[in-house]
Amino acid sequence: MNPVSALYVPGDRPDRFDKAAASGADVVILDLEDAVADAAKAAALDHVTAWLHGRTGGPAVQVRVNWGADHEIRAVRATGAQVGLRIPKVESPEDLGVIAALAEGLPLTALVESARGLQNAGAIAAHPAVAALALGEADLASDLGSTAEAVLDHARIRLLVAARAAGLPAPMLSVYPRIRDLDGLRADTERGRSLGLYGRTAVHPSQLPVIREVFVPGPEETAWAEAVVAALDGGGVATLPSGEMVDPAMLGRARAILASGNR
Ligand SMILES: CC(C)(COP(=O)(O)OP(=O)(O)OC[C@H]1O[C@@H](n2cnc3c(N)ncnc32)[C@H](O)[C@@H]1OP(=O)(O)O)[C@@H](O)C(=O)NCCC(=O)NCCSC(=O)C[C@H](O)C(=O)O
Ligand SMILES: [Mg+2]
Repeated sequence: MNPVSALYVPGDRPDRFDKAAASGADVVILDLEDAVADAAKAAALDHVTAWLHGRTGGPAVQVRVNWGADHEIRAVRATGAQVGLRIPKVESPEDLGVIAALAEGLPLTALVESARGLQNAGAIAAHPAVAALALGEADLASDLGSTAEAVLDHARIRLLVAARAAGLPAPMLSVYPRIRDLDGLRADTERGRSLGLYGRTAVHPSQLPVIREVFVPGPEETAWAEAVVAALDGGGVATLPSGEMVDPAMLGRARAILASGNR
């Protein structure tokens, strides 16, 4: 089942790594990039690799490395830990050549955070080392000079189409930085879900329950999905008691809803 939530934790806050792992997030993202000041980057890498060495069990882990910091990829790889690598500011598939070789099979999540990256999202998604796409909305807003909802929705939709066309899962929503505004988080997450994105990255543990609630299907949706699956048991076309015609084109969505409700 695709993850619903991922929690960023700065790489120079080792006191928070275990808390992040116990937070209920499906994925913990140890950040070496923007959450860590330049002067703390070397120490952060040491903290992250030490934690990865000692780790057994727990949620999936990704490490967000700095752009061009090959030594960080080598150091993470040397731990032998089964982690994903989150690559920021990817702008073209060519950007990923050296990174994929260094990663030696570790799955890459490519962060698209610029107009150029967005233009090339289809080709980035098609790179064989890329397991997922994600949007960096804050960087993208800076690059585009716009925080308009319509512009971000456009980017979300383009990224979704690029990912699905390459056979990748629907991207997770980017972070919602206003950590005290849980109503705003809920509204924005519902909007993103309605567009087709799946799951969200968080910057604070308090955001995780809201994210989870938004992606757990409600009773109406679950009842619809159950009815579709039951009605299409033998294939063909059927009419639900509500009067809706359903056929195998709806089965994929119905099954996905049922699977996500069982988390
Ligand atoms: C945002 C924060 C700096 C807030 O920190 P702070 O004010 O110290 O939090 P609290 O006092 O409310 O903490 C309460 C308890 O929760 C624990 N906590 C807080 N945050 C985390 C966390 N991320 N992981 C694990 N645990 C956390 C505290 O330890 C407290 O615990 P306790 O003492 O036991 O009660 C901080 O939350 C933070 O650093 N968040 C992550 C920031 C980050 O990584 N940002 C980078 C990713 S977003 C990005 O880069 C944008 C993207 O690239 C784009 O372009 O869009
Ligand atoms: Mg960013």
